[in-house]
Amino acid sequence: MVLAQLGGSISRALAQMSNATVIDEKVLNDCLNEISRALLQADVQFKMVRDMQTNIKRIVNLEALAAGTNKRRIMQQAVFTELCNMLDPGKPSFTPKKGKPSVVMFVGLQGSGKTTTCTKYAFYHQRKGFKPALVCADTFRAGAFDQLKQNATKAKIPFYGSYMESDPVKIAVEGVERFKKENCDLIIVDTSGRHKQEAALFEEMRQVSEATKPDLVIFVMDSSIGQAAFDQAQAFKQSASVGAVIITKMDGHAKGGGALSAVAATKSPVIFIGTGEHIDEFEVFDVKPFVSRLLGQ
Ligand SMILES: Nc1nc2c(ncn2[C@@H]2O[C@H](COP(=O)(O)OP(=O)(O)OP(=O)(O)O)[C@@H](O)[C@H]2O)c(=O)[nH]1
Repeated sequence: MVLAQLGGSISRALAQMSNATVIDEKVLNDCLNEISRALLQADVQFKMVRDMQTNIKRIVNLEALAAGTNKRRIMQQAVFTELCNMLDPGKPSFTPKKGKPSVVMFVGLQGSGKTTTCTKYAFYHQRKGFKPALVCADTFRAGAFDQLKQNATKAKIPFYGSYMESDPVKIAVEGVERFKKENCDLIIVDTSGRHKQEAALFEEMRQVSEATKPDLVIFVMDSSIGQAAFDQAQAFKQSASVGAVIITKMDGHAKGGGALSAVAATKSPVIFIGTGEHIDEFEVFDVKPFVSRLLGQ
């Protein structure tokens, strides 16, 4: 699994510390340095790693601990808490309610897995009893509508798009209006991607968002983008009010630390992860169980 290597390195650093006969400041620092190195290697942003180091030091603060307290446990707990804090922005994202129409807009770079993820998200909610619908407002990539249509048909989810219309705002508005009339309670708008962050993309996103007034904007990010994650996520956050993140391709070889950075950059929680190309390869993301698994606890 992605991040498994990171988890392994952190666990090893903690185990090494436990093997030491006396846990003094040096042993603790060695352990912290080892953990920091592992995080940096996993593409977590430098500043986040430095902040984490400072926080753990404060929590563990050797001098302040009464004699006899289990330093190993305190250290373990501090690492766990800090990793959870990194992944938890402290506020939950908007969650759609059955029977009440919600509009959710997906944004992200080309190839991040946006279109695939829209269908996965729709399918997940359909199985929970929602009545979802998909709108293809991606007029940039030839074949985007066909892809969405194919995915939606397979999952028996209503869809809207056009081969002729080139204005994404017009399609988005028409699609949302139509599905509201049809009493769909989860209207998902797929927007265009671009190869890189560029002004045209952000302007288009802003216009689609202004016209459809989404209840939630989800930023879709490929887990393999590494250190670029923080800046990319921040750029999207600044142009569209991103409220949640979905990390895709967690089944691949990516180091995955970008996920941690994306949360920090958008101050929004990761709500799902994509774990394969199939429609049901999609998992709800829960911080604590994830970090526990990561640390092999
Ligand atoms: N292994 C794996 N592949 C994925 C996952 N999510 C998406 N993909 C694949 O990634 C590729 C790109 O996905 P798309 O959904 O076409 O990407 P997109 O971001 O919509 O691209 P644009 O519409 O051009 O912006 C496809 O081959 C998907 O099957 C995932 O979680 N795991």
